[in-house]
Amino acid sequence: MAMFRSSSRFVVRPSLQLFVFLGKSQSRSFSISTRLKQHNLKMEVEITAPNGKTWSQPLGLFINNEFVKSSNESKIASINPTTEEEICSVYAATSDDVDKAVSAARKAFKDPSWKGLSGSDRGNLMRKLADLVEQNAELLATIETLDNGKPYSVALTENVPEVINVFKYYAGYADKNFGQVIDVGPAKFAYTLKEPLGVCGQIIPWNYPLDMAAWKLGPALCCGNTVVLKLAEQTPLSMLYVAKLIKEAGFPPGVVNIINGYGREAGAALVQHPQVDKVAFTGSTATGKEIMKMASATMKNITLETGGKSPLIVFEDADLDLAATWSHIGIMSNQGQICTATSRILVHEKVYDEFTEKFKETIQNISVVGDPFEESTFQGPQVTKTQYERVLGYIKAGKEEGATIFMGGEAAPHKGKGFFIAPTVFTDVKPTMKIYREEIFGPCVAIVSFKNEEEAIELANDTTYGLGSALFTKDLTRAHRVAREIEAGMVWINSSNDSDYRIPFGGIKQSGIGRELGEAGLAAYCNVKAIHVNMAA
Ligand SMILES: NC(=O)c1ccc[n+]([C@@H]2O[C@H](COP(=O)([O-])OP(=O)(O)OC[C@H]3O[C@@H](n4cnc5c(N)ncnc54)[C@H](O)[C@@H]3O)[C@@H](O)[C@H]2O)c1
Repeated sequence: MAMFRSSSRFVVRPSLQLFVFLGKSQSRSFSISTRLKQHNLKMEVEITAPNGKTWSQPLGLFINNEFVKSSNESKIASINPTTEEEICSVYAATSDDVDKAVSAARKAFKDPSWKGLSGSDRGNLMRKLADLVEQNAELLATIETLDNGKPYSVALTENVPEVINVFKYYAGYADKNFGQVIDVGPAKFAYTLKEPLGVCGQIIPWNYPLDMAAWKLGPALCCGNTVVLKLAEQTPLSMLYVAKLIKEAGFPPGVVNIINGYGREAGAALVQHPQVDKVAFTGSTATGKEIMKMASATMKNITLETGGKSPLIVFEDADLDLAATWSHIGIMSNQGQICTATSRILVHEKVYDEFTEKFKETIQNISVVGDPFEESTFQGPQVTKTQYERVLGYIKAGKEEGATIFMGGEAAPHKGKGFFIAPTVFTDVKPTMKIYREEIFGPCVAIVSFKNEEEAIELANDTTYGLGSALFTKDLTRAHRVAREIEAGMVWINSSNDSDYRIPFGGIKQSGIGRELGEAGLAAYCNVKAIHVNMAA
């Protein structure tokens, strides 16, 4: 008998009330039926999205290449943030289930079907997975839009291609990631081996469910590790579908295990599990700190990619049209739910008025807020009610602290529903204000003016975070000088949030530890073992 529970975030309903979306491809209005089609002993439900795409959605925990129920049969509802309606309910892992997934990964790590593969063989499996993702691009983009609220066009042209690119990129490294022979003289032969770490526990957030999973799975599998990936409880659907593709691609059972579940339960159990060798996490700084503490008990290898309050500096000689365009991309993309969002714009006082007007015009022209399945939509809803209320809370705090709402500053419901927020720009912001200091994670930006380069750098670095940063100037010498002075893992000169899978991504200060992507991303997933051979023996 299934157990059901409710939390402050979700109301979990009995599985027989799972809803099915019925829609027409061109029509934006769609009805909801309580008719349920269940397959494979209730492990899948048939869903039709507003764009007409239909699929069988897995609902189970993916362990040993099979979808299974959680041990206590509890579930978490996935809510469509556009309509506030339940899409379906997905099994939520308990610590017992985490244990099962870790055991499967541990067994697979030693199994010849995985351990015995050459790097080229692993690369071939990863390429096969990339091809399957490509074949299912429209479906995966649809699932992502329904579950997360991001515009379909973005999911299709940015997020799904990122997954394909990352898998192919690290597939290419799988047979090229070697150790070294080190010359220490004729009496000794020395070399290094790059060995996989073992079982990797990976915990991802809800803002980029597909991308974050690929960033973590790609290098881990490339190096020969096995994985237990915990999805964000708010957005598990797209990666559960990818789990089907992982099996279809031919990965041996237990190599990739994918579980849904709450952070405090499944996430914490994964981090503390003694058979987990490494933890990779993306999410809030507060949770990152908890993970550090929990992982210290068994001194696990960890990589953390956490929060940010990234500055974007507009110098007096900047191309202001360019600066306005990228400032908009840097904060308003993905509903502002980006760890590297350039959420503090620092503008030289001489160009402050001109820039702010251009920025406003850019937002008005581009930031169409609405149904994420509409082609014209730039900004969909915030991912959950919790996030929506959190962002509105910051807007309220900004007003109370005396900042000026230059534009936006309110909810923007679509047809009376959904977690939509108007793009919001604050001016007259003081560096002491909450909206200047804390990560808002929404379409909200604070603009501050500065008098000279020294002050700009000081303002930029006046934060506990150190993730992204951007600067706009036509003076190349200044650009490189300031880039060195900014305390951040990444600097964009004359752009913002220009991520690329070949370039390392990560932060300093309280924005994280370690790097993902690029060649640097491999370092997080292998041991360098040194072998000393006494040639005089
Ligand atoms: N850096 C990023 O990309 C990112 C992503 C999401 C959220 N955030 C920030 O975090 C804020 C809150 O969002 P949130 O509550 O979803 O983030 P969160 O950090 O709590 O959740 C991220 C992931 O960590 C898991 N988790 C939570 N508590 C855990 C624990 N004790 N042990 C192990 N895993 C745990 C969650 O289940 C989820 O999978 C946002 O408003 C935003 O500021 C940052």
